[in-house]
Amino acid sequence: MNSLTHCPAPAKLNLFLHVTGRRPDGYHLLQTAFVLIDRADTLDFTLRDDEAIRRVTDVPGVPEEQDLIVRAARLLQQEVLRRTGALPPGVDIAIDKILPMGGGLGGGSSDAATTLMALNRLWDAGLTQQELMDLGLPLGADIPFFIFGETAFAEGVGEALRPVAVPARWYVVIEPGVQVPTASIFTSEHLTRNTPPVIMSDFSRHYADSQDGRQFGRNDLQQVATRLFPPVAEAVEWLAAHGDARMTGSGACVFCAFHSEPEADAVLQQIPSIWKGWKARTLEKHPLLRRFAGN
Ligand SMILES: C[C@@](CO)(OP(=O)(O)O)[C@H](O)COP(=O)(O)OP(=O)(O)OC[C@H]1O[C@@H](n2ccc(N)nc2=O)[C@H](O)[C@@H]1O
Ligand SMILES: Nc1ncnc2c1ncn2[C@@H]1O[C@H](COP(=O)(O)OP(=O)(O)O)[C@@H](O)[C@H]1O
Repeated sequence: MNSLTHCPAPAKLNLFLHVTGRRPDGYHLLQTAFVLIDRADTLDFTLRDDEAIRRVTDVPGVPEEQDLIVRAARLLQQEVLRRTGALPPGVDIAIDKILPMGGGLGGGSSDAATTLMALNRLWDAGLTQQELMDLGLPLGADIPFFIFGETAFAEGVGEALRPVAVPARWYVVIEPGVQVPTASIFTSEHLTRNTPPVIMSDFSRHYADSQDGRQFGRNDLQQVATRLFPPVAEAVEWLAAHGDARMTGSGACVFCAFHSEPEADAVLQQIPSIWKGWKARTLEKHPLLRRFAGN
């Protein structure tokens, strides 16, 4: 095998996100629930004759050397060298990027996670799922979740993950047309950092009991993001007329859950043309994990 093509890197939504504290290194302690949705970037990996890791697609705004896919590939290449004493071959990585950057959909982290999973296979490197999650964490707090690959209740900085059941839904997502730098939200003096911790069973029970589309808890980052980025506030306000709308992650995207595709379509048709809007469905499992497991 010298290539792996059509590898999806799906987006995530944070169904709720509470900031419960701050670590001595400045990183924030969170509680959040991640779901994967069926809207994805797509990556192709082709082995090279030399040792170079190259991104062969231009990604506006992200220089090749800073791209998380290049950094993830190099990290795994060095890890394989450390373990085996032999450097695996280089790779050309092509990407069809459709997820907006700074959108709170975790696109960059998902691209990096897909890179780690695909190259672990292509290089026959044999790292376990947990080893890949640990390797990816320093590159981005969301990377372990994408490698975990199923709906999760997360704590710590997002790396302590437990599987959790949430009913499948259709989501309408609005891209408000701004990029929100994650650090600008976490460093704000207006951020609430002391939300009391919840227990996972409270979260699970909410989704077992409630049939009305209401979400659990809140997104503590939303108040700061809407203050700094008015288009996010406008999108939340518009979508809130159609259901329980909230921001995902540190923004900018805003979403709302629906029981059926026609309900989602009805809202999608009305989205003002200044914004990009789309629908997506819950993914129970990361499609690359399914593919590698042969189902
Ligand atoms: C907020 C979340 C929720 O899923 O997602 P996004 O909206 O960014 O997708 C994540 O925790 C984001 O993860 P990620 O986007 O990987 O953030 P990183 O690159 O690790 O961190 C960017 C910066 O945000 C701050 N940061 C990030 C995570 C965290 N728990 N506490 C922090 O204080 C730090 O200043 C860090 O330098
Ligand atoms: N492959 C990549 N895709 C997207 N962003 C990347 C990538 N590599 C590096 N980045 C950087 O990471 C930042 C956050 O991107 P992204 O993960 O898409 O947003 P978010 O964390 O809000 O979901 C981008 O603004 C960009 O500078």
